[in-house]
Amino acid sequence: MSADHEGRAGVRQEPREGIEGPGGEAMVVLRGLVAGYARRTVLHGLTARVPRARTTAVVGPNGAGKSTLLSVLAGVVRPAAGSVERSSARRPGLVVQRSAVSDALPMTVREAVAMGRWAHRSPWRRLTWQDWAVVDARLADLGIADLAGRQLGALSGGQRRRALVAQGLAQEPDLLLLDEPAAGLDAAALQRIADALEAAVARGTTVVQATHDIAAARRAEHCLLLKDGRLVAEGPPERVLTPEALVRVWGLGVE
Ligand SMILES: Nc1ncnc2c1ncn2[C@@H]1O[C@H](COP(=O)(O)OP(=O)(O)OP(=O)(O)O)[C@@H](O)[C@H]1O
Repeated sequence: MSADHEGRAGVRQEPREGIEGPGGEAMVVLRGLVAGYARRTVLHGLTARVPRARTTAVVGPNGAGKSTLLSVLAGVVRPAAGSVERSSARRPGLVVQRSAVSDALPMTVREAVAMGRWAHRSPWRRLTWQDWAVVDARLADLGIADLAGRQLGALSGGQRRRALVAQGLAQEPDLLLLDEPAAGLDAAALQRIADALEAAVARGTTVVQATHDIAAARRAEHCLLLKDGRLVAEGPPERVLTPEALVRVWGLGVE
């Protein structure tokens, strides 16, 4: 087990150069990661890597541990054992499926997306015009500029999801983690999100998304396949999401 500057077991947050491996430099390296909740270990000795400035899909059946892994990468859940080495000290962005906190607050969509900029300015300091330019660009990218003045809590599920993705992108993190960003979205919204994430990767962002959408996972550059909290396979999607793996992991007889 290792310790970081804050003395937190298992998470090393200082910049580390040269975490090399197949597929180039890694943004995150997991070694023997064990993590979970108070009375429940969910991830059992995960060793894996997340390549820098690429898209990594985390796939696996319900309860496989995908969300828990994202929470560990985000620093929300602490490892019980093993290590998480991040090559960036900047705070990762985490887009959860539904943000109960921001839903309950009276705020417009534009204000909610602007929360992503608080990572750059402390909340009691005013955002600059450059911050608002980023916010408006992400609203446009996600096709929700026309909703900017609406209350976040009054949006449909798909609209709200787009707003949360826009918020994560507005943060401009080195590492952006998304928990099933595509669930329940129409085809136009799916395309918007795919394009926006692709643009973020082109700008150097490392994107990790948990997904049940095998077609989306196949479009990623790297894939982590989990089952019962264990890594079944890791690598390019065409090598990980084979017909044999779909049968073995999901019990599916079709590709
Ligand atoms: N807050 C929590 N406290 C206790 N156990 C939890 C908690 N969150 C998740 N779990 C358990 O951890 C295991 C993994 O859950 P997790 O949400 O990480 O899986 P997942 O792969 O994201 O699943 P899904 O595809 O259904 O979203 C499950 O057995 C779940 O019941």
